[in-house]
Amino acid sequence: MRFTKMHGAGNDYVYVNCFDEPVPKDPAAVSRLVADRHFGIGGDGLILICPPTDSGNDARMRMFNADGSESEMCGNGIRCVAKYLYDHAVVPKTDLLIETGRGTLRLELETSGGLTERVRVNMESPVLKAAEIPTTLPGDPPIEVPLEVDGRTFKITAVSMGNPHAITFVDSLEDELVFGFGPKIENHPAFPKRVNVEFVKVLSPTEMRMRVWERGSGETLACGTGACAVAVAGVLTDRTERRALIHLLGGDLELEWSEADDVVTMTGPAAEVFSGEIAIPQ
Ligand SMILES: N[C@@H](CCC[C@H](N)C(=O)O)C(=O)O
Repeated sequence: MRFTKMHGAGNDYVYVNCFDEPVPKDPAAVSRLVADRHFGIGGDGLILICPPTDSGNDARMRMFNADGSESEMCGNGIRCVAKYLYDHAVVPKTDLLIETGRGTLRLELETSGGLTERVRVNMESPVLKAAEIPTTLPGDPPIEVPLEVDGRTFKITAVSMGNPHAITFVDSLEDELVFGFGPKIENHPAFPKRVNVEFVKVLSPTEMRMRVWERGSGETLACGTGACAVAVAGVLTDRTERRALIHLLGGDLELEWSEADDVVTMTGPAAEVFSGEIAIPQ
């Protein structure tokens, strides 16, 4: 299987161009294999770049976490898919429509010398109804709901960007929080489809720092949908303004939640690292 390794703010996936390559028979197993940082290629999971199902769109993205679970959406991944399509002349356009598990999203590319540098994504409106996130926490949306985990209480704001996120604002972003409580919140019964967990420190009304424990992949250096959910949670909890810069371990993302049309816009980098071939057991 031919592949290309790419990352968005350090959130790294193995990408397969299914315009040319056959779709793997068991993508979940392939994701587990390629994501392994010792016995595989190394990455946070697998992303398939497929032809669109509707000829009016440009491509379709499917994403799999490192544990093989398929997610509806990947914010850093979709920027890399756009870069791949443009830089490799699969779809040589700077305005793209890409199908995802949460519908078709519009992307605008900033290019220089034939290569994509940054991508702006219309991430659509946040989903704020508890049943649709989904979570059993009270409120539509659940805002700062106390959740007790192993004797410690976290105030959780829940938001979906097509995939579920649990955001908690904290004073410092220690390893103990991310590794000690991330997996427990991810698998808490309040989240029937598990959840991505964001620990966030507010630096100013327009700037935050976050670490993320991702559903199915563990700690990653960045999460695009997570950063969108954090920007929304900052506004819902009156901590931040509608435009915010979010610092993640692997880089920065610019977010805006528009009051006019309720749409969240995410702008950030996308990078190609290397390409290769790997034997996939049949
Ligand atoms: N890193 C991604 C999100 C990937 C999927 C997530 N782990 C889930 O299961 O929902 C991003 O950049 O959004």
